[in-house]
Amino acid sequence: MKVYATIDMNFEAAHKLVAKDKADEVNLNWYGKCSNLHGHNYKIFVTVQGDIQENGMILNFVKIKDVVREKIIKVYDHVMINDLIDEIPTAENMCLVFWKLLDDAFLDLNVSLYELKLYETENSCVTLRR
Ligand SMILES: Nc1nc2c(c(=O)[nH]1)N=C([C@H](O)[C@H](O)COP(=O)(O)OP(=O)(O)OP(=O)(O)O)CN2
Ligand SMILES: [Zn+2]
Repeated sequence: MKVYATIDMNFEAAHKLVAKDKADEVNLNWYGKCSNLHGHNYKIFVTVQGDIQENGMILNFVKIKDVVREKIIKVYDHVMINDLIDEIPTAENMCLVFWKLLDDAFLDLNVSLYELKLYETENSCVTLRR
């Protein structure tokens, strides 16, 4: 049987959906109002998979949150996301960037990053899964 542990955390950030190499009309056509500067209260769900240790946990929730705080929240809270990532800052692309940041960190703690869910609004999210 496989065991998973999940935490969720929040951060607030601004972005605009624009492809840098495209004309304004293209961006407006692709992204509509989202090509204008706006912000989100992002919610990130992080799930790791691992074996249950002698202490009864695969990894203490506290440690999972420490990793997410260090790698994601400290970097992406209250920023303009377009300034930090080269890709168009959709939830899909942000998830890919976050996955790379978290994957190695969890391997060092002997668990495997299994799933990343990023909610951009209350009812819209993107999921990456190993
Ligand atoms: N697949 C994706 N679609 C959209 C993304 C995305 O990252 N991936 N992002 C956006 C925008 O960032 C936008 O801010 C969110 O759009 P929307 O769901 O329309 O949010 P609203 O709160 O404005 O929703 P309403 O239902 O219109 O109130 C768009 N799409
Ligand atoms: Zn947006």
